[in-house]
Amino acid sequence: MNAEHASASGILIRGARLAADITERAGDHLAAPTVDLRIAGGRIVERGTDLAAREGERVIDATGLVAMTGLVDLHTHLREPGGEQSETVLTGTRAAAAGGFTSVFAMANTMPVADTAGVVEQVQALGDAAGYATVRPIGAVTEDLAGERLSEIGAMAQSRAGVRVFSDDGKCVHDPLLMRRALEYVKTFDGVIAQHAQDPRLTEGAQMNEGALSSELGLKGWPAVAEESIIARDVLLAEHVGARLHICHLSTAGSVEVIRWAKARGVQVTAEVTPHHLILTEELVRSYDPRYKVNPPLRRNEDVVALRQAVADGVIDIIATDHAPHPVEAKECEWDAAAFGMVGLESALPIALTTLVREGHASWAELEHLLSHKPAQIGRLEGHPSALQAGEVADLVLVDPNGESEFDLARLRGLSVNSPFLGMTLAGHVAYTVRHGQLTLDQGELVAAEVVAQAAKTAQAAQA
Ligand SMILES: NC(=O)N[C@@H](CC(=O)O)C(=O)O
Ligand SMILES: [Zn+2]
Ligand SMILES: [Zn+2]
Repeated sequence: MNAEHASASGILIRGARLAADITERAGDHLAAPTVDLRIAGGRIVERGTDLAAREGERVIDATGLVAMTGLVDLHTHLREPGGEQSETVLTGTRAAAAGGFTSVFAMANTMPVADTAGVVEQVQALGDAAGYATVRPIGAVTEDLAGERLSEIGAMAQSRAGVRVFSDDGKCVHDPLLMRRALEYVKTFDGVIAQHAQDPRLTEGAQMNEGALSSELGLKGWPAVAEESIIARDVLLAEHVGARLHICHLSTAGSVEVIRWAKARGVQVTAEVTPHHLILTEELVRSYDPRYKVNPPLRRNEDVVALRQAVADGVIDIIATDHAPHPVEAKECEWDAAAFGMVGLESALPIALTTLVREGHASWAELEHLLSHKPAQIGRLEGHPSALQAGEVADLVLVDPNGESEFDLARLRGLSVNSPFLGMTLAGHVAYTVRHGQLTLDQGELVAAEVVAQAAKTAQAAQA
């Protein structure tokens, strides 16, 4: 299909306010100027005011909405291959689109594990075909996540998937020599190791955060030091090697202090926090409801406060969902037997608005960095728009910042429903998502799979 045809079905967004223009914390978004954006051929082609609609263009009235570059999740479990009863690349990227994400990095703990060029290319191809989001596979650091031998890191990096992020997430790369070698290896092509920081010996059989509450509830505890000691070791290794290190799902006040110290020394370390660790505490475990069972565990209120402050201070670089779908039978059972993990793509933005923007810890412009620019940069995501301006790829999201609503089952668009946020009142909602110039979410409703897949196919053909 030729470019002319692709641009015939363009989009005109009218009267949006750009997150990038709302730089004051707790600032009034209505104070920012309104802009129009014209999208054609997969890109933003014009930015201005009072742009006239052209024939065949879809006009979106974005009055009162905030436009951000498309959200990027550096930590998503899409489960395919092997876990299709929990999620597939298609269903997971539909959940992503519903949450305002245009790109997701798919974790390697699939079955088989994404530890070869073949698996990462397969995952990427499934994402390309579905079209709801750009899927960038993460490669395993060690073969089969077993922590014994390095995986084919070079082959994955050089494959069509061009992997830049490597992680054994779900498991910690515990052997310091393997961690050192992995850091040395990825340094050669500007890759990064994303560490799931959990000392396995200190957390054997652990079920929740270790402290007075775990004793009271009779559940085996997971001490903060099990996370902090691995982070401390790894920032020193990263400094020694001169390589990039990323820390997954930071969950304790002590971890924040270690990262703060490492950054002050100039270590190339970045850190993520999940939405759930910004809003939920271990007190919820009293219910013994496995929806609250997650790795790392929900911590104390002091930790939540420290994590929010670390975002405000820039010690934490990004928000990543750790979207971890599980089938009903793995979650509707006794606490001890239940799987760790919670879904998070659809709730991430409302939680960030509730805990950070409304509380004055981050401006909208900072939020765009936390959820879009910085994860794209850490993952070396190519083609991500640096701003909503002419010439950039049209990956964007329109957010309705107004009001609050109950987060209910209808908001979950993936295959699994293990969300701890059901029934909670959260701020704002995602109204539209546009990926490569194609609407994937339209007035809060997912665009049909056939339409999105066909548009992706057309765009790929035009590119080739
Ligand atoms: N976060 C979780 O509790 N679970 C994740 C693994 C992980 O992120 O460590 C999963 O794959 O289910
Ligand atoms: Zn993890
Ligand atoms: Zn994870």
